Amino acid sequence: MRKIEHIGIAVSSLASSVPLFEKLLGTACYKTESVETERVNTAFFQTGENKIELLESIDPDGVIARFIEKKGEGIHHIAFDVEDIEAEMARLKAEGFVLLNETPKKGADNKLVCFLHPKHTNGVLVELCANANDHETRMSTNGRE
Ligand SMILES: CC[C@@H](C(=O)O)C(=O)SCCNC(=O)CCNC(=O)[C@H](O)C(C)(C)COP(=O)(O)OP(=O)(O)OC[C@H]1O[C@@H](n2cnc3c(N)ncnc32)[C@H](O)[C@@H]1OP(=O)(O)O
Ligand SMILES: [Co+2]
Repeated sequence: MRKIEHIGIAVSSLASSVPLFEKLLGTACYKTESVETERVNTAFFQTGENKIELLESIDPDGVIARFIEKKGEGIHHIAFDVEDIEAEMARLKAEGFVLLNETPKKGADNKLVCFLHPKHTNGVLVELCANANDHETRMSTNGRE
């Protein structure tokens, strides 16, 4: 794992949290994106070499809505940047971690992502993320599909 790529923060409303984080971080939100498959709207901030990802649910039964219902707004996950996501998933699986998706799935900001179950990571939801273009290049170079 190369560095923390982003910290995901569950919020009830991007409309109120984006201006709050702009004030807090002293920088403008550089991107918003909906990820239908995860049932979320996201907003991104660059903080040095890492990012903050705000997550608002678009589904009352989605994972973010359920998280806020149980724990309230706050830090939802830590995402690590990895070079070869499939290799890292295989390594972590062999180490006994539980992958929440067996193949990389589409995330926000042109990433492929995989989550590890928080029950096996001291209660912290961990996301692996890799640049989707780099992954595609590696696949075509290695002849993997
Ligand atoms: C925008 C795309 C992408 C990106 O590009 O960055 C994202 O970040 S998407 C982010 C949203 N998507 C996900 O989080 C997908 C992975 N998460 C899951 O699959 C689920 O949230 C989960 C972790 C498997 C939990 O789901 P589920 O078991 O259905 O939820 P429960 O509400 O029943 O909780 C069970 C258990 O787990 C604890 N929990 C839930 N979420 C978290 C969390 N974020 N961090 C730590 N612990 C969490 C929850 O408190 C329950 O614990 P107990 O009550 O002790 O059983
Ligand atoms: Co994330």
